[in-house]
Amino acid sequence: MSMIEVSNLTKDFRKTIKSPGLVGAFKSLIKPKYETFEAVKNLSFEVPKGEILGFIGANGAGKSTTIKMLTGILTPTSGYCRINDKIPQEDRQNYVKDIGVVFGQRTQLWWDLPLRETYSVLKEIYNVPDKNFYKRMDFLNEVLDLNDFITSPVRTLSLGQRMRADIAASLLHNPKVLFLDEPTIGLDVSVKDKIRHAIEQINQEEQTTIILTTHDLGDIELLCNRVFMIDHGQEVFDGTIKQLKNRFGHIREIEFELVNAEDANRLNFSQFGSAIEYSQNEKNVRVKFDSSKVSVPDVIRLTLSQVDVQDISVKDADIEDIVRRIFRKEAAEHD
Ligand SMILES: Nc1ncnc2c1ncn2[C@@H]1O[C@H](COP(=O)(O)OP(=O)(O)OP(=O)(O)O)[C@@H](O)[C@H]1O
Repeated sequence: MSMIEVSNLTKDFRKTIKSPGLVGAFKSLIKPKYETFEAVKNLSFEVPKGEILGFIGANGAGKSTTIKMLTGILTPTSGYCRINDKIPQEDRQNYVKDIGVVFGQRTQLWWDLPLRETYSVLKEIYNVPDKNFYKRMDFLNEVLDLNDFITSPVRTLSLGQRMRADIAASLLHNPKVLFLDEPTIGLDVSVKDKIRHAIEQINQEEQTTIILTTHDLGDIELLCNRVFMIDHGQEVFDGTIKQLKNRFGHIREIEFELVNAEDANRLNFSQFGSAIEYSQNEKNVRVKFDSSKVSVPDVIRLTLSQVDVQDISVKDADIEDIVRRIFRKEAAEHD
């Protein structure tokens, strides 16, 4: 059985259309006209227990609206979601015990309270028995390294500490499903790593099912085997990162190590037009191109005919490139 089942989930927002002028304003007051905006259209997917699903899409694609329906904050216009066998909107009081929610940009912690006190309050709210609570705190302390700042008021924590504290808060009651919205936003690389590792550990040790919304494709690449991508409220991709790369990833990258750095001036790829671009860093020249338009051997051949090369390595495109291209293409199509 799936932990999360989403079926034809749809959310329309109704917006009032205002006619111009004073007469128009009166008309809209007496007989308002509405326009329907479909923020989420017919989404269907399932998430098995223990999976980390990367939920991605450009700004305004409908991610937050979907998450709000999954967490029970918004009611779908049609379709439904069922999580741990509950319909969030129907059984909210019981349902909140099953889920944890972290919004990267907002905190659910009490600003002036020492972190430890906040956790005690949450313990009462969620009715966590003493024994479970202390065991849980030990586990979260170990994974998220809270000890250094557990007695500090939340307002004094750094962003990375606050994020770790927030993740711990969302997991105190041992929820089956965790919604993480931009958990690494604004953090530096080493803190990101720490948080990603903690998420991975929690998922592995507790089989917590996780829906991860992020613009940081490093999060996706490290944590998610499966990606679900939406655009304009609709599904555009559901599959593994490998499949995403196969389907959209014609971008290839070749790195040439030149014998002499100054030789790079002789490079000229103009015969391939806009399908190719390159950058140089001392002796290393990195050539990126669309392999559906230009072949790898052609790029190598042309380069070798122009400069002396010491070493060559061919790389696949990383997911960041691919998704950026998909978004760029779609943005262009919608313009
Ligand atoms: N309460 C609302 N009333 C009307 N329109 C709304 C409402 N909430 C969201 N929308 C619209 O629905 C669309 C989807 O918004 P949503 O916030 O779900 O996108 P998102 O994918 O989460 O974007 P982001 O990555 O920027 O957070 C947007 O065009 C937004 O303007």
